[in-house]
Amino acid sequence: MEKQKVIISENIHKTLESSIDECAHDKLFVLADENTACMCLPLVKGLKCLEKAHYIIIKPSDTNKNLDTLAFVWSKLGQMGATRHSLMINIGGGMVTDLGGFAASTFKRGIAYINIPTTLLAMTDASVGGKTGINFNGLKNEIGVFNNAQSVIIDTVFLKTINRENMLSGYAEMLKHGLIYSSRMWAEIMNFDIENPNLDELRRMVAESVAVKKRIVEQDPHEKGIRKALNFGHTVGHAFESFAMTRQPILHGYAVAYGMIAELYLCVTKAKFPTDKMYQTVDFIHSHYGRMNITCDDYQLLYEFMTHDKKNISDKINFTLLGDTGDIRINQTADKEDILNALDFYAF
Ligand SMILES: O=C(O)C(=O)C[C@@H](O)[C@H](O)[C@H](O)COP(=O)(O)O
Repeated sequence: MEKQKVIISENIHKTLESSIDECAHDKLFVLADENTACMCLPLVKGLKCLEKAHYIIIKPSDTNKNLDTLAFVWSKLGQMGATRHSLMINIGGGMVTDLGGFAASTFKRGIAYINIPTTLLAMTDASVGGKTGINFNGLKNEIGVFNNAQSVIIDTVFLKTINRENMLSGYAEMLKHGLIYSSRMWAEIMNFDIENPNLDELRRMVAESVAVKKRIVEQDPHEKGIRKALNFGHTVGHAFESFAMTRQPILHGYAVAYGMIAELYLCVTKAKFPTDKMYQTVDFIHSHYGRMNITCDDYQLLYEFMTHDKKNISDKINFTLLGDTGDIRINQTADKEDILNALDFYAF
């Protein structure tokens, strides 16, 4: 895959105009969900380059990141005359950039697309790195392809449109980047007041977080090795998220935050991660994200979800663990007993 162009923009109008200009196309499509259509599209309204755009609006939330919504987008593209030379702009959170990226990557075997992430999660994680896809059979991102957006335009002006929960959801992925990158970055993230954020400061931290992700993706775009570091917290996190979808869905970043609690326990017990840093991180997560209650009766289903993790090889459940902040250990396996102990640590 080619290197991805990620632009940290201070003028969304100008950046979008030039990004569209750089990408020759016949027809232009804009994909948004119902929330972004009313909260974010007004911020790009009136742009000359969007005058002739065709809009496709889908239902919001990860529960709609599914085959039905994907089929709806493919149908709309077909009905509105998209060709292989068309361009799609995905404007929204991770659900829109994941599903939109997949729709574009597969329609007529692939049309170009640009991501404009509007949530903190999409800015720091989902929109960057070319992972596209949908949930299937109750499993997270079960179907998808790696295919980079032509460009990703990150403008923190959109953060004014999101609520506390979505801000925290994205911040969990930034905390993950801190944990896998360095003690300094981890400490900065732990000490920043994300509940009353200074937006200039946050903008700088977003750029740093994106740089951490981008560097790793460029080394290993198809997740054969070091990219698995970006999946820290996700073996258990995705199991929590799939589990929650059967009851009361939770935001992706909350699931990752809870997953990091269980996986930090494995880091301590299997990779000698410092216990004090684990407890500091766990306290941070509890104080901002609360808890998702699970009991021992739920462990078997959670374990079954983990058996579907995309990092697994043969029958072993694969984790990315840390020996310390920034000390990444990929392809670590844990047996069922270790995993149940980690769930116990999370639950009590
Ligand atoms: O970009 C990656 O690689 C990641 O693993 C980043 C994750 O934070 C992200 O949630 C990703 O979409 C999860 O991918 P999956 O392959 O575990 O479904």
